[in-house]
Amino acid sequence: MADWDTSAALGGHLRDQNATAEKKPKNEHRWIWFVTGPTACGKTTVAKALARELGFTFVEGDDYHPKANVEKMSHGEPLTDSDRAGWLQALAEHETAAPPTSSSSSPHLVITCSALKRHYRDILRLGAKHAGDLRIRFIFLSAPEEVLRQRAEKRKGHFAGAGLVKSQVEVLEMPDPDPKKEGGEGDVVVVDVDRDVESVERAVVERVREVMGGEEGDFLRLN
Ligand SMILES: Nc1ncnc2c1ncn2[C@@H]1O[C@H](COP(=O)(O)OP(=O)(O)O)[C@@H](O)[C@H]1O
Ligand SMILES: O=C(O)[C@H](O)[C@@H](O)[C@H](O)[C@H](O)COP(=O)(O)O
Repeated sequence: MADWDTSAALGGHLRDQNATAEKKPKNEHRWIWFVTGPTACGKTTVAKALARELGFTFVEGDDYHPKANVEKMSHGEPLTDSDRAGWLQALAEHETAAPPTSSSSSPHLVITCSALKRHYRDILRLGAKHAGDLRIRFIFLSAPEEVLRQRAEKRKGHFAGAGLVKSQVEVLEMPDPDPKKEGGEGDVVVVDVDRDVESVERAVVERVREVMGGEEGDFLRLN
């Protein structure tokens, strides 16, 4: 897939729709999808599947935590706002960074980030203001606390254990995706993940294609 040709990720019908627009310049805005939610909800699992399906670059947000944060979380100790500040900043910098020049990596990203509070999501939204034609969207993976605990307990070789679940759920400011409601966050897609992995992955890919198809359609009409 050509790096900047988002339509290639959207499936045949859009390409057909695009046939008359072939002589038009390619859609050059970048897409960044943040896959969010509390520990062990399935962010990494879903983000990898999404990146694979869309041909986007996968970024593991946990890799950007300083050692001190990882150390804290590995003892089940919750992070504070100030612990998270540098980490959120590091993830936000992906938005303004120059797209990769390598033809093997897409400039469009899928990034995992718990983004538990509205304020954190707002920090990530800021990139769109600074980076020109950039589309930032969120997927929030929703599951009951007990499901999170079970998944964290079963997971092997990860610094975050089940001890982190309670504090994450307590601090969570769950996004309401209805833009008509006060405080609604219309750029968030909420997906129920209390079901098998394949069904979650299918639902996420479908919802993302819907959003991108709609926006791409608008873009083509405008151009
Ligand atoms: N829908 C699902 N059903 C059952 N287990 C899941 C599901 N999604 C993820 N898992 C498992 O739960 C654990 C946590 O998933 P992970 O992707 O690491 O979550 P996160 O990145 O949000 O911490 C992993 O062991 C993963 O294989
Ligand atoms: O904001 C935080 O407190 C952390 O980012 C936390 O939310 C995140 O979930 C951990 O990094 C655990 O890693 P997993 O989410 O991959 O379990």
